[in-house]
Amino acid sequence: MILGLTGGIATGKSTVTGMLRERGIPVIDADQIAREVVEPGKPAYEAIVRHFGRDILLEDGQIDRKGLGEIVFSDESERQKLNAIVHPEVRRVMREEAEAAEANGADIVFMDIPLLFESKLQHMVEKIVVVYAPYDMQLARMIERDELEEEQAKKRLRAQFPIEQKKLEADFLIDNSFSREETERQVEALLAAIRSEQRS
Ligand SMILES: CC(C)(COP(=O)(O)OP(=O)(O)OC[C@H]1O[C@@H](n2cnc3c(N)ncnc32)[C@H](O)[C@@H]1O)[C@@H](O)C(=O)NCCC(=O)NCCS
Ligand SMILES: Nc1ncnc2c1ncn2[C@@H]1O[C@H](COP(=O)(O)OP(=O)(O)OP(=O)(O)O)[C@@H](O)[C@H]1O
Repeated sequence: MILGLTGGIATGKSTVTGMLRERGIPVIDADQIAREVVEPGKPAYEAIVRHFGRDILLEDGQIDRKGLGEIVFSDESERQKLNAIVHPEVRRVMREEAEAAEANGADIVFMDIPLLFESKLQHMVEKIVVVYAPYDMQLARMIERDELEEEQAKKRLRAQFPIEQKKLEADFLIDNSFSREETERQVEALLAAIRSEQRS
């Protein structure tokens, strides 16, 4: 079974995928793939430099992610341009990795896709798990982890569907607003529910 794992920025997807991996469940990470496909020499890298110019490169030729983030989280049309370059590559690699995991005998595969709903990728997965934390907690955790100003953090949140809306579209919900131990219990319960569905 292929499950999509999503949520908002800093609601706890990586925290949950860490717990899944500890239990031997393969997780395909869209953010990680989105980093790999824009490495120097890759087609998406060339396309980004053509569109955004060499000003968005660091001295070593890598993309300045902080600088590019400043541009695309302040300007929706620039964000759409970046998405149009990066997302098709991400989808292609995710499919390849899911096939490889299934060929290796995995019966449960998670795809961690932050923008699953925004990019209408529901068709890529059989069930959807939303990792939830309320807006104020999401904002506070993001500001702390990424050392952002409140306004920068809010801009990033405005680039996504509200977490309350995503919550309504979940097949399974993990409420990560309590302790990590409580989240771990929910991960165990989720895996038990998936295995029971697979048996029936
Ligand atoms: C804008 C970029 C350079 C900023 O890089 P940075 O290292 O600061 O952030 P990172 O990639 O770790 O993303 C952090 C989170 O931001 C959010 N986010 C990233 N890109 C987008 C986007 N295009 N729209 C809305 N939210 C986004 C996601 O929740 C993601 O988990 C980078 O996010 C990027 O290349 N984005 C376009 C590709 C993309 O959509 N990636 C996310 C899912 S595939
Ligand atoms: N239950 C929890 N209690 C306290 N802090 C937590 C909890 N879960 C996660 N955090 C912290 O909140 C921050 C966001 O969590 P995490 O990185 O897992 O979110 P994410 O959804 O993967 O973020 P992103 O979308 O940016 O990749 C991290 O600093 C993490 O350590």
